[in-house]
Amino acid sequence: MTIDSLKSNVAVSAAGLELHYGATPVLKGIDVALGQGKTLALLGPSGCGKTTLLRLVAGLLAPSKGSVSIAGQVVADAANGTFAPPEKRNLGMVFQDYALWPHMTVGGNVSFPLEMRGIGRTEREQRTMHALERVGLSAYVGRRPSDLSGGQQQRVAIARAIVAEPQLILFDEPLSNLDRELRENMVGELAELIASLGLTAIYVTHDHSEALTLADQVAVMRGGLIEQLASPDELVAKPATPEVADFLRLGGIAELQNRDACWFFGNSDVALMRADQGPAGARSILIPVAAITPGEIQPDRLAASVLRSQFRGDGHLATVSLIGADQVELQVLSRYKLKPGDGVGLSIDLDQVRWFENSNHPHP
Ligand SMILES: Nc1ncnc2c1ncn2[C@@H]1O[C@H](COP(=O)(O)OP(=O)(O)OP(=O)(O)O)[C@@H](O)[C@H]1O
Repeated sequence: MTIDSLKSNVAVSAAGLELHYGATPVLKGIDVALGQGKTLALLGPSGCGKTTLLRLVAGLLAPSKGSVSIAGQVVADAANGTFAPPEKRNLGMVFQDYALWPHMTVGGNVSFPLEMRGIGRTEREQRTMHALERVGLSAYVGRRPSDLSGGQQQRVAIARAIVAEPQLILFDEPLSNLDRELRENMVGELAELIASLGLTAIYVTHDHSEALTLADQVAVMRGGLIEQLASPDELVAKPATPEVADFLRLGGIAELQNRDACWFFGNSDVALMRADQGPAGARSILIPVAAITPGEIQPDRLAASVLRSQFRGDGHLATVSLIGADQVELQVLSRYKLKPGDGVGLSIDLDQVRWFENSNHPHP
C-alpha cells in the first residue's frame, strides 16, 4: 500500500489538538487517526476531556492549537484560523438526551436533516422510512416522541443521524439514560448497525464494557491526554499503565517492594514471589481475575478475606483483601457464593501477572 492510499483511507484525524478554557488546559495534545468504516471509542473518567474532543471533531468548538481533518479535508486548524461549522462537516450526531423535537412526529424528526439539505418530499419520505426500518421503528413514523420509550426515542435519534448517510457519526454517551438491560441489548444492536451500514463512528463513553464491545480502537483518556490507544484485545492483554488496567477493571493492582530476596506487597510482610521471579525495577503489578484460583486457606496460598461479592453470570465475582496487607484488593471469580468476612486461599498463576515499571511503562 502506498502512503497516499493509506492516507486516503483515514476518515478522521486530529493532530496536536489542544483546547484551553482561559488558562485551564482541557485537552493537552491529542493525536489520533481513524480509518474509514472503523469505530473509535473515547473512554475515560468524568472530566477527562472525551466530550470536548468530540465537540472539536463536530465543529461545536474550535481548537486552541492543532488541527482536525475529515475525509482528507482540514476542517479546523488553529494555526491559520480554518474552521468549518458542523453543517459543513457531513456528520450525524447522537446525544445522551436524544434531542428530539417534541412537536414533530417521529417521521418529521428523522427527515429533518434531509429537509435542511433541500431534498424533495418523495425522496425524503423514502429515505426516512428506510432509516426507520434500519432501527426497527417504521410502524412509529406518525407518532410523537413522547409516546415512545427511552430506548425507542434513542433509536429515532439514531435514525435521524444516519438518514443523510453522513461520512462520520458521533455518539456522546447515547445509552447512558437507558436502564442496564436495555443498554446491554442496544450496545449489540448499535454495533451491528454500525457494521452493516459501514459507518465510521466516534463513540464517547465512560463504560468500559460498551467501549470494548463496540469499538475497533479504544482511546483511554486521562487528564486531557490519550493514555493508550489500542484495539480492545490489545488493551485487555497489554494495558500500558496501572491506571488503564484499573479503569478497565482487569483485576487487582498492587504496589510491590523488592527486599530480602522477595517481592512483598507494599511494606507488608506478605510476599508474592522470590525476587528473581520478577523483573528488576518493577513497581506495581496487575493480577488479572483469571490468574487467581480461590480455595481453602493453605500455607502455599495467599490468605485473603472477602469484602463483597456479586453474581455476574459465570460465577460470583468477589473483592477480597489480603490478610496482613489489607490495602491490597484483588478480584476473584468463584463458582460458590462467598460471603463478606469469609477466609479464602488464593493460588496465583505468576505467568499471567503484568508488571509496570516505575516510569509507568510496562515491562515487555
Ligand atoms: N465551558 C467550559 N468552561 C470551562 N471548563 C469547561 C467547560 N466545558 C468543560 N469544561 C471542563 O473541561 C473538562 C473536560 O470536560 P468534558 O466534558 O470534555 O469531560 P468528559 O470526559 O466528557 O466528562 P463527562 O464524562 O463527565 O461528560 C472538565 O474538567 C470540565 O469541567
